[in-house]
Amino acid sequence: MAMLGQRRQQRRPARKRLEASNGQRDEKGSVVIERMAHDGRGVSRNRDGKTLFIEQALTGEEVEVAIHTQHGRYDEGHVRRVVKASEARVTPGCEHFGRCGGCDLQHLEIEGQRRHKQQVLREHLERHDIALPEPELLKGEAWGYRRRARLGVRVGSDDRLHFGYRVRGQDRLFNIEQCPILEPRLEALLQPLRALIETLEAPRRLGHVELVAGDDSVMITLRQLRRVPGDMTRWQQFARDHQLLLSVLAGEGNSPQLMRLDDHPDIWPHYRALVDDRGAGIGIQSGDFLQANADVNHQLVARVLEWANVHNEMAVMDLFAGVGNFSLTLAAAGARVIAYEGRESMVQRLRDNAENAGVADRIDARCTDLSGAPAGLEQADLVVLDPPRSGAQGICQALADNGPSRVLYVSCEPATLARDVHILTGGGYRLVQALVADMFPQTAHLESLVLLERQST
Ligand SMILES: C[S@@+](CC[C@H](N)C(=O)[O-])C[C@H]1O[C@@H](n2cnc3c(N)ncnc32)[C@H](O)[C@@H]1O
Repeated sequence: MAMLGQRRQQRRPARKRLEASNGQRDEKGSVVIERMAHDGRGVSRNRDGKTLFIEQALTGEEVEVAIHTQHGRYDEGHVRRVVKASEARVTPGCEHFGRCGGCDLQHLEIEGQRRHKQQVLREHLERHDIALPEPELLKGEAWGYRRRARLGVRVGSDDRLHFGYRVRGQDRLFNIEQCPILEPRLEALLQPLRALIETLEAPRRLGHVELVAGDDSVMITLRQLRRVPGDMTRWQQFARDHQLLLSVLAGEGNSPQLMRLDDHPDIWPHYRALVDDRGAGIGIQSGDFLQANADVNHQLVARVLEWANVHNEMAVMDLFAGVGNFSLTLAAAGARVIAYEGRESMVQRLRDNAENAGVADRIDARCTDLSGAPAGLEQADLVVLDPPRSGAQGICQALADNGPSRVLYVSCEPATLARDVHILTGGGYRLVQALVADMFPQTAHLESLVLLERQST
């Protein structure tokens, strides 16, 4: 399982963190921001023509800059003072913005964020000479949308508790007091969780706390390195007080054991996707993949269904299927789906979800490593794929060689999407529809969906 759980390998260029007392050097004078980079930073140049990437700077603004990292061909810094602000600049909605490592775009008004994401998708594809029809936009609430979070726990040598997100690119936790992009039910738990952890007998035995908000229930999962019976009793009381489902991943190493500790061990969080219009929901358990934004995911599944244009008995392959987010709805619309997923536990959940939705006879769920292409791609009428950030190069090569007439590609990384679409267009496909789903407002993360059709020869 080469790709499972792995993040994209990033090349690390030689760099020099500035060693001055505050780790920064002020750039002389002010600079004007020429454009925004794909990661949301402003791009400008210093007096010598060297490129600057500046956090929290917007196109057209004049800013004074503090440089914190120097590289051979570019420097990185942040805004010391805004001399002339863009009309699109707004006051960030969170006091942690710029420090916790989560959001990148809170200083840009929400419609500007969305235009930026559409532009980023266009630019990635244009680099491969692929012209994009104006990408449609799916959008939901700008705040309070995120239904999953993992908060690290660490106790310093001074006995101080650190409870929060991992700072990007660093092995350090940022203490979180608030997180307004979290679903309100999850954000409301931050302070009580901290208060509880501060009084535990052995907080050093706790690795992280994962929060998941289903439609009707909230579950917390503890990564407990060693069981501490007194602390478990406290957690059980906490779950009762806050009406939470409670799981524990216990034991050291990579294969901890999952246990339920609450009073309702048969209930797991569910969310409604389209299939739920028929009465069932999609069930998830601790560690399963879950699209972060319920509303935008619902719209995305609806658009996948629309673009799939399902006719009865149509053969669909759903690759990287998770717990059935797309498979269930496609099957409920009449398709026969072969769903491939690499994690056995999620494949089992997909089968259970299909059973509950009354479509088990239309879904064949298989546990397969998709580092390579599965057999029989050409026998499908439609292939749906939703790979991790690393994309699906091998599968797209196989589709280009001998794929079905239509491919629907859901992507969380525009660079690998553009690379893979380039492979597909080289094999005779044409990009006919595209959309940006604003799944992660306030951040630069970009989710997109494209439809490709094989050109007839
Ligand atoms: C972006 S998620 C999409 C899940 C699902 N389509 C959804 O919308 O919820 C990617 C999925 O691919 C699975 N995956 C990652 N690498 C894989 C591999 N090499 N082989 C098979 N599945 C893999 C993950 O476990 C995860 O469920």
